[in-house]
Amino acid sequence: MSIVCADDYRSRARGLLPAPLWDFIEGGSGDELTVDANRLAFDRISLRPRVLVDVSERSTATSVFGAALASPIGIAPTAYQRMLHPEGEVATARGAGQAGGLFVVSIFASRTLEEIAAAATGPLWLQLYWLRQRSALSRLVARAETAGYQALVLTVDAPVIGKRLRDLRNGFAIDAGVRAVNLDDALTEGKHISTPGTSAIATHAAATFDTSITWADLSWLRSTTALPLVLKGILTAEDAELAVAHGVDGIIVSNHGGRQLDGAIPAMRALPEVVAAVAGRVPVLLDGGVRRGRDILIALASGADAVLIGRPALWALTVDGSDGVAHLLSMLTEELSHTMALTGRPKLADLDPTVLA
Ligand SMILES: Cc1cc2nc3c(=O)[nH]c(=O)nc-3n(C[C@H](O)[C@H](O)[C@H](O)COP(=O)(O)O)c2cc1C
Ligand SMILES: CCCCCCC(=O)C(=O)O
Repeated sequence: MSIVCADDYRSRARGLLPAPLWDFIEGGSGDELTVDANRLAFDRISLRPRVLVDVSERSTATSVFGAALASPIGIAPTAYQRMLHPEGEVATARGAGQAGGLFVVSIFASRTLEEIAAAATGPLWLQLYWLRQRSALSRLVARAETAGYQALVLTVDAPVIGKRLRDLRNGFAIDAGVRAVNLDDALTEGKHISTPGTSAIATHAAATFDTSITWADLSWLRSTTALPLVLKGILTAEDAELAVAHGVDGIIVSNHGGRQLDGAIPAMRALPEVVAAVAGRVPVLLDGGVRRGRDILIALASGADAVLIGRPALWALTVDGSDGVAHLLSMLTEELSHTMALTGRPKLADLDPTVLA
């Protein structure tokens, strides 16, 4: 059967992966209320189409921090992609580049920053968790700058790892042959040991993440780099205000795909208050539950500058490596363009709240 939407990759990928790995990707925290709510928030919004508009010429092209993108769609950071495909993040970078998309590389990537950069033809950003060992962070930042990464993303919604019941029941651990190769062994050991009732990821994060950081610490990260700094995991107007006040260059509205605080507000529902607080001062991106061109149009009409996709990119990578990732991004771009035609909004600039009901 042909693959004609993102969920078709999901069905295929599920059949290819062992159950504990599938659960790691697919699962969320607690009762997975926020995983479901991320999707429902999009499904509850209807569209107000305008008719007899010339939609013969449509454009999805845009840019973020000066980098051209074929469409406002990028790939969210996700750890350990070699668990899903032998080429891991190298395949994702190649696929994203082929489709003209942004790729945010996880600090827990399983290919080196330099290998990924060599394969990329589109913009790369590097995502960081705040490790206790600051010297490891500053070394990564320097390597990212040298390799041509264009922004840093600090994930701020994970001082501790969410209580992910599937991983705990499965005693989830990272495959023995897959490592976070950009970090010293001392920062990665223990993640391969499976113990029923525990998640090696949660245990390891507890040992290595700095849970004491506050807004005041951002200036240290700033002092290590001239790259734009983006915060990932903002869900409130209050924190958006603080982010801008602390000189952050961009915001990703995200609840980590429902993997952190269960019951957190769906990303799409949080977006309008963040957009209002930011008032155009820095770009605002969104991730969480984006599966369709329609979802992307809704997010853009609500004020997002771009969206990121997490799990769908992993499904596509599992099924068909870089070709899958490129096909997925192109398909979502095509769905966005198609929805723009059917709503009578041929340009991204036409997307505003009047299209939403
Ligand atoms: C398997 C997996 C691994 C992830 N790893 C990271 C990570 O290393 N860093 C991070 O900031 N977010 C990570 N995330 C969260 C994603 O960046 C993103 O916020 C989320 O997947 C978006 O929701 P979606 O999957 O519904 O598109 C991960 C998500 C998944 C599913
Ligand atoms: C200590 C390893 C932590 C990896 C966390 C990856 C992630 O963010 C996720 O959601 O899973």
